[in-house]
Amino acid sequence: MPKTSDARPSIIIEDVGKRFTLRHTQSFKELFIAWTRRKPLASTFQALDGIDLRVAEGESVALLGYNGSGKSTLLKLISGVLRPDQGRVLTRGRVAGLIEVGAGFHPDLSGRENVYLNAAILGMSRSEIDRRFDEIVEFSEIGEFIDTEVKHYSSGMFVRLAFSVAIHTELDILLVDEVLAVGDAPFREKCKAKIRELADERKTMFVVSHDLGMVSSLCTRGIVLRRGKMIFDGPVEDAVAALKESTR
Ligand SMILES: Nc1ncnc2c1ncn2[C@@H]1O[C@H](COP(=O)(O)OP(=O)(O)OP(=O)(O)O)[C@@H](O)[C@H]1O
Repeated sequence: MPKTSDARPSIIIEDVGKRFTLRHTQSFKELFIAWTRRKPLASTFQALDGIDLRVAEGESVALLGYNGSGKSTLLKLISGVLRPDQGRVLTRGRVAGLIEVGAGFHPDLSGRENVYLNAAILGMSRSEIDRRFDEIVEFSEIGEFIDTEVKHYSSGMFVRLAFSVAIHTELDILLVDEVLAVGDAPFREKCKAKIRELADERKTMFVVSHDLGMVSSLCTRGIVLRRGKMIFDGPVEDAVAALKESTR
């Protein structure tokens, strides 16, 4: 199983673990009853355990696993949205995450204002955004609605614009989490083509998807998670086979 590569590392994940606290009470009353009966008020859940891997610059990696196996948690650790409880995560260059697409969008601002706001949050300068603005709007197919407040957008329009901003930022590492499941079929095809273009430009990519055909065509390496542990790391076709053989 290839864990290391001779090329410069882009992402290094060393013995990473992530736990979440699960609360068993909601109200103050429940809390009091649980306390008087000496019931545990919370428990911990190990979402990721002992994850060790290196991704070389230009590699495209599919992150596979059944529901709840820890894929999104791992992407959030790489993007910096979450911090590990154990081990460390190192990345080189700009990380752009298509993770919670549109999370930074403000409903009362127009599409145009949101493009500027979000692109700035994603690390682009004013002049970079000016240069790319038309391309972003064209890709999103928002057209004349660009000056309308985004609260009036359909959910598909909203996601198309947010996706377009994210994908047009200057990036070295692209994290993609199931975003290809959104938007209509023609837009999904366009997104896949754009992601493929970035892979051809040798950007480092981490792609989470349950669409095994799509990830196999996009990625060369596959990692399989099962209940927070890495059970396979190798060529993507073998990873797909390993996933199909595994149980939830
Ligand atoms: N903030 C949180 N608090 C508590 N538990 C969490 C939190 N985030 C994730 N989890 C739990 O961690 C586990 C892994 O979740 P994660 O979203 O990483 O899975 P996934 O592999 O991306 O699943 P899916 O295929 O369903 O998207 C799940 O059991 C989930 O309930």
